Amino acid sequence: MVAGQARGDRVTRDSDRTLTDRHAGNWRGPELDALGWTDALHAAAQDVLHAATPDVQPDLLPARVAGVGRGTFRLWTAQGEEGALLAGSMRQDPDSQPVMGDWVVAQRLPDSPDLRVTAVLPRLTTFARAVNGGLSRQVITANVDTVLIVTAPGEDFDLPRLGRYVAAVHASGAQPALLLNKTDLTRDPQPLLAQLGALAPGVPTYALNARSGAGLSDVRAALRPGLTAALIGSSGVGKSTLTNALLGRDAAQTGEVMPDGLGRHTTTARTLYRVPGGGLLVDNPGLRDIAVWDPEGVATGLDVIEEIAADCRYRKCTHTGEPGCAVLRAVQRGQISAAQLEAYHALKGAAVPARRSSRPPRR
Ligand SMILES: Nc1nc2c(ncn2[C@@H]2O[C@H](COP(=O)(O)OP(=O)(O)OP(=O)(O)O)[C@@H](O)[C@H]2O)c(=O)[nH]1
Ligand SMILES: [Zn+2]
Repeated sequence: MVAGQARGDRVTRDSDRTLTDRHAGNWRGPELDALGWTDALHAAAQDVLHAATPDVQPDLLPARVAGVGRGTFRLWTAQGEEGALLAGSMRQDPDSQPVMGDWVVAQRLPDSPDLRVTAVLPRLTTFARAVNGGLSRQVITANVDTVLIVTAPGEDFDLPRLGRYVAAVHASGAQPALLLNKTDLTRDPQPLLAQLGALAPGVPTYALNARSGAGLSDVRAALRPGLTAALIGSSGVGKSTLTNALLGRDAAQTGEVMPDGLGRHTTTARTLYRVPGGGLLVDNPGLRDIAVWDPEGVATGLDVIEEIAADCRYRKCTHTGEPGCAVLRAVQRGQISAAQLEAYHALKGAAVPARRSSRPPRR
């Protein structure tokens, strides 16, 4: 997965031409776009569709995983929310099973109230955690576009830790944003905001009082229609308060109870929400707790950069502009992304030298 990869353009009618009119309607439209459907997903879904036998094709539809239980799923389709189980072919391989945020192809069966998930579409971004004592990774959320890293004045304001969050988010392929909450607890939030801005140039920063709602409209504007956001940060920084403010309700109390009559999935908690005014918000406990994140994804990216760096002209190359830098050349060639390099610099503790001053140091 290429870090920082842009999502595909919104679905266009042109890309539907190979579908027969009979069921093309299932595969495009504003409702799917609002759930995060893209051209890239659409193309991948077409491959699945065309690999299916013609009698099955009309019963297939794209859906997004909005809740995961034990072998049960809650899916969002263009028609609304439905329960689902895995198709038999998918049950054997635990590694190929859908996670929160995944886009899947599902089949509607005439004799069942539940859809059957038949394929998971390629993930644009992934967040994983280490399991088995760090021996393997478990993907917990897919297709998050933006991660709001929440902090607050005081003890929680720890720049090196926040820098690691930024690096981890970049490594996942998502875009980070830094959010200073509880601005009411400091007389002047500006110096803190300036520090956040300097920590990660190019990463947007927001000032917020989630309790009063001051600054909320700026955060809201960052959640664009069709884009999926997630909140991370320490316990107590105000993630729940912000979530409730964004959703305009108490999500924890109203979001997770499935109405009766939808099969056996009453215990499948939904943790993907549509934000009024546009955008989606993932809120699952595993994702919230950055401490469980697997740093391996970042480490893997670092290894690649370190390998490439062996070809730099200077042995002590910092990969920030030296002539003959193999790493910067690799970025130019698209071998690694600028975001990966940024994550590398952040993890190495080197401030990313975005704009080096040519002025001599003052004394
Ligand atoms: N003064 C002040 N308090 C806030 C603000 N936002 C949230 N709080 C309070 O901070 C406390 C913790 O907020 P939560 O929203 O539960 O924090 P959280 O990040 O969801 O915590 P976990 O659920 O443990 O991860 C609550 O008492 C909130 O009312 C704010 O902007 N200013
Ligand atoms: Zn170099």
